[in-house]
Amino acid sequence: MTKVKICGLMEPEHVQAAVEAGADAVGFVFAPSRRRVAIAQAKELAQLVPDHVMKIGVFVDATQAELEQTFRKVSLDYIQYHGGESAEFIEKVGLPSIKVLSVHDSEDVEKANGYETEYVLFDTPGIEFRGGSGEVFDWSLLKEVPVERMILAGGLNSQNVKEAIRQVRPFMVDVSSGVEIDRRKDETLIREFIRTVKEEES
Ligand SMILES: O=C(O)c1ccccc1NCC(=O)[C@H](O)[C@H](O)COP(=O)(O)O
Repeated sequence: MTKVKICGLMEPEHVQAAVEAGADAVGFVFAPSRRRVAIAQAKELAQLVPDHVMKIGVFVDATQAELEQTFRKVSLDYIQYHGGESAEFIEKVGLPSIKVLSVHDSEDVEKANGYETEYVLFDTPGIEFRGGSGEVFDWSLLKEVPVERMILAGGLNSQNVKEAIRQVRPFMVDVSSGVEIDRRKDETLIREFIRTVKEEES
């Protein structure tokens, strides 16, 4: 069964909706973004998340000290590296991690081989910020990527996620804009997205 991550959560009722609907992971954005949360805010949100749901912190070119401090204070399970972080830097930090590759073409996909992170997340290149664009990229570029490590993001929503799973067969799908109305998370859309993914056997 494909796993689901709901990213860019900022409010308790949205975290609760995601958890109750069966999300496998939730994401908190600590990078420049309209969805950015402070450490204290994320810490409160994290307390609503049971142990079996992964808590993922999204960062863009943060320092090792910032990463370590946030990981510890919020009790994160994974660091999501959404900037230009090198494989050497990620290895030096040594925390459980997901490397994000912004996909323009097949060369971006091949970069996954250079990272020994637990997972690789393929996303559409950011527009205003580094992620959360709400735009889809060409999924056919992912045909050769081993499924076990792969998280698919970028413009997913309840209408297109089943087709995305059929084409790409990722380990996990990740959504942010697709469960928002007027740039704010919507509980009904969160529940609908998770239900739609769970319906689709992978
Ligand atoms: O969501 C953001 O605003 C963001 C800003 C800077 C770096 C990463 C960001 N989001 C990370 C995510 O994991 C999103 O879920 C992913 O980019 C997909 O977003 P969307 O296309 O809006 O579903």
